[in-house]
Amino acid sequence: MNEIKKNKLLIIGASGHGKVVADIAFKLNKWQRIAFLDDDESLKVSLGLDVVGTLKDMHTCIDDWDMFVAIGKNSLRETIQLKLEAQAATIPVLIHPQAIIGKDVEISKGTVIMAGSVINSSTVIGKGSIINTGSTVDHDNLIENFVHISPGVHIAGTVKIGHGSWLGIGSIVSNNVKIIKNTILGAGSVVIKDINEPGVYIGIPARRIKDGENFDFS
Ligand SMILES: CC(=O)SCCNC(=O)CCNC(=O)[C@H](O)C(C)(C)COP(=O)(O)OP(=O)(O)OC[C@H]1O[C@@H](n2cnc3c(N)ncnc32)[C@H](O)[C@@H]1OP(=O)(O)O
Repeated sequence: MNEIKKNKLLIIGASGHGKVVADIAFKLNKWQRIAFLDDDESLKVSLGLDVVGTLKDMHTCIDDWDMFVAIGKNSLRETIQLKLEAQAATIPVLIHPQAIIGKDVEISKGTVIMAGSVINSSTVIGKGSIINTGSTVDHDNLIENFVHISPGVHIAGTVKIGHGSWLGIGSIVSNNVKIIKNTILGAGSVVIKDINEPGVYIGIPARRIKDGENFDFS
């Protein structure tokens, strides 16, 4: 986890997800100032915090602010975080004080762990991922980069979730299962065997309803 070096945090994205991220940052009590950037120029304040500019201002802020991308759409979050990394921005990990993190867990920059989540031992979570409210990620998992684990998801032991995947609210993944990159699981679906083809999967057991990997559910 990277060290926090600056006393201001700039959150990119001021809508619903951004507000939850800001709330976590508040609770961590590590920054003297927290503000947003957002491309909605009509938005001046969100959660009582200033929206100080749009994304085109991002590069001018990197020297003075820690930066965190709070955009729910995985591909857009990835694009922006990679731009920030290319400019050597400081990107923290945000872990809600009421999340439970086991021993030997690794979490990379730009990932947020929300309230009530449990990450068990020896799990590795890549960069730019969202482990949303009340989800559980059990032991020895590998959650790759820019994944979104929605609220109330349960992932059993020794599971791999591929880059850019989105697990919908309340979905379940059985132990020892591998899910290929850019997979979307619908709300409440249950995965009991490997998913080797990207696409949209729903139901119990999960079945594919759409092929491919370029879906826009934003
Ligand atoms: C804090 C937060 O808010 S985090 C965000 C949490 N949000 C989520 O988790 C949302 C998850 N999204 C879903 O479940 C969506 O329904 C998706 C992504 C699976 C599918 O979306 P789309 O591709 O637009 O599918 P669409 O709505 O056209 O549905 C296609 C069919 O699948 C069915 N279907 C869609 N989702 C599901 C589901 N989760 N379970 C069962 N059936 C489903 C639809 O009823 C429809 O059936 P029909 O053809 O018989 O009418």
